[in-house]
Amino acid sequence: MRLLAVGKGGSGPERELFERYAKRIKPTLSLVEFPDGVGSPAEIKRREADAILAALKPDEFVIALDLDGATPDSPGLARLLAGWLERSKKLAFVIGGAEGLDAAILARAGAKLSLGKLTWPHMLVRPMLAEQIYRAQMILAGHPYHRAGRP
Ligand SMILES: C[S@@+](CC[C@H](N)C(=O)[O-])C[C@H]1O[C@@H](n2cnc3c(N)ncnc32)[C@H](O)[C@@H]1O
Repeated sequence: MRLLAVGKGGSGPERELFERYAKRIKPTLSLVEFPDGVGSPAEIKRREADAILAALKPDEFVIALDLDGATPDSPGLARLLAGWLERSKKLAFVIGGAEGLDAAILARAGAKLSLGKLTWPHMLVRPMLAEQIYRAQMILAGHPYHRAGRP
């Protein structure tokens, strides 16, 4: 499983948190970073998209993180994950930069996933996504990491 993400993360707390969850995911969620694009907002998105599309493998099933995507709850994401893995063992999640994802990425994606209606900084989306993938795997495994009980 790969995460293709715009932005160079350095070694800050977001990276530390991302790695904490990424290494729990089986197989590990590996990170590929792309530099922020330059130019007008449209040029930025197109340049970032060109780099990401060139790095995607033809047999990868692409899940674009996008505000307009599906908004499952965590058990719903677990079901989606199982379905995506039936399509391809190679999943590639994509997170855009400050301008969001270009239409070319959304067209390449087999699925669009939203983490809710709020816009999050792209560096925070990385650990949030990694934790939810890990949680989804725990749900599919029947592990008590996810406590479904509510009042
Ligand atoms: C700062 S946001 C970009 C905002 C941009 N104006 C847009 O509308 O897409 C950077 C990236 O983080 C991800 N992101 C931010 N909030 C998200 C959310 N609620 N759900 C899914 N992805 C999100 C997306 O991949 C987005 O391209």
